[in-house]
Amino acid sequence: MAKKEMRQFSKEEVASHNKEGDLWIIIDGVVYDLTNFADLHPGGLTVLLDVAGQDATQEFYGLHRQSVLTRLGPKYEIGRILGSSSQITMQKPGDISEVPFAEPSAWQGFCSPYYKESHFKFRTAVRKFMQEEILPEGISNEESGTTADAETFEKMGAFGLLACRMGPGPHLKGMSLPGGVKPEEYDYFHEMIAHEEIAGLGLPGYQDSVATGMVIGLPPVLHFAQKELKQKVVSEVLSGKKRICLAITEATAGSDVAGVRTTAKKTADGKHYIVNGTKKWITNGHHCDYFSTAVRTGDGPGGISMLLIERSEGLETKAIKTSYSPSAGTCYITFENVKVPVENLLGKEGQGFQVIMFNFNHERWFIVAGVTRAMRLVVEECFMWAQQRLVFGKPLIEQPVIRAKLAHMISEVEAVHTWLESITYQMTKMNYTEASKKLGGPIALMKLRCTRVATRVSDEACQIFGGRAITKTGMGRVVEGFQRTFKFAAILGGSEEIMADLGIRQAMRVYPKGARL
Ligand code: HEM
Repeated sequence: MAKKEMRQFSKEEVASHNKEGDLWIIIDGVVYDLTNFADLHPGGLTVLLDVAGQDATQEFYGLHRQSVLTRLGPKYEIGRILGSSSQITMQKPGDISEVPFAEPSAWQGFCSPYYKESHFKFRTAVRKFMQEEILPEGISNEESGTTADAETFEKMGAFGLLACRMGPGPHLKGMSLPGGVKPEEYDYFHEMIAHEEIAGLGLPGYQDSVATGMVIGLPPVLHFAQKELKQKVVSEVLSGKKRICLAITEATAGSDVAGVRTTAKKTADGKHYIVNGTKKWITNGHHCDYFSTAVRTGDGPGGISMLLIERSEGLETKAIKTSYSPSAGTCYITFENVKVPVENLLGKEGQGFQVIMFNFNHERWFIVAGVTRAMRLVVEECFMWAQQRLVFGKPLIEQPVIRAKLAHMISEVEAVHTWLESITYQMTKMNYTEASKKLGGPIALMKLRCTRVATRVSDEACQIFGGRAITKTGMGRVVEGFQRTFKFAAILGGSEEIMADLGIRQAMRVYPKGARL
């Protein structure tokens, strides 16, 4: 199809359309006829009349995100200023940002020992998919509090993204993966990128809905379920047809897993467990079909077991109102005489601790990948805002105090990301046993550092964005979401205090006996 011919206007001609009922403006050389939009404009008519007939590029970008123009611009665009050319880059789905520090350094032209061509292709493909297929629904779901619909899950499943989030392994065999990556070359760096790109949506509740529950809830099935159960559940979940979550925490047992009180008692015929108890703060639980659940089958630490429980009679979920969007489906669960086949035992009875611990390091690493990406997004937003926001007649970034804030944010985020890459590299080289032994402590300390840095990033970003940092829509959308929710990561998957203690206790274990100061 031939490209639509753009009409050309002189600045003088545009200047004559300068009143209510006949209102044109120019943004980056493009002429918009806002006559019919003026009454609908959320910012009101008066502000538009102030710039009617004029170039309003500076004013527009001081008050709106570019996405406003992508969404509404084409409807009101009528032509271009004669001989003009665009000065502003319109972001397209999948684009890599050129804003300094907005991407890992390897994506900004620096050398890296870690990434191959397939990682670059993978990131672009996943980002394009997320921005084109998921983001529009995500923005409205985050606001309305609804979870991602079945079609979105199946789309993610068909794209291979759900399977990619489970890391390298036999579950990828025969699959076609984003960016044409071959299952046999897929590694933890690809997985890290998959988590990063989902966190890059900047929608804390919604991005958890797709599908944090699976990332932490499916591993017990993948590694400990009996063959038939595993085949059925893994294929249902990775294709996006069913949803799963991890149900460990209770109102009285958080980081202290040994405090689990939910009981599972075997029936006299030995064919079922009868489960009674509660779970709290279960991410995605409200919309899930399967629950990988910690239960008590005996006394003491050796009395914990893991069961895969299907939503069925006696199992009820109730949404919990947390600080982020109900889209995430965070819930309270009650089990009242829920009948579970003994075949649904994950691992051995009484060895639930091993099943739970199996994925803890991976969960913490995954949290760091997501939070670090979210922090980069905040850094990018702050840098861009500071460049385009005019204060006292000059861009905000001309204020040394703002540059100092950016310097602290960037230097700390870069440090965490560099550690993340280094640990990810270790994961690509070590087998599971070696990684468990050597990486548990460093991952815990990295998570601690990551969420401490998040505290500072949130603080500085709020000061840079001012009132917009506490406003859910418009320019501050991403910063507002981050400052409202970064604490989740400081608590979930092991609190900062537990992480600090674990990191040092692990180091004490390998402390050389003969070392003296
Ligand atoms: C194609 C042209 C324009 C479109 C499609 C447009 C659209 C919008 C939309 C959707 C909002 C809601 C807030 C958001 O989502 O960011 C908004 C807010 C606003 N707009 Fe516009 N606008 C345009 C041009 C302008 C211009 C030229 C000015 C001023 C000179 C302006 C001033 C404002 C103001 C003051 C607000 C409220 C901002 C706030 O609450 O912080 N708009 N506009």
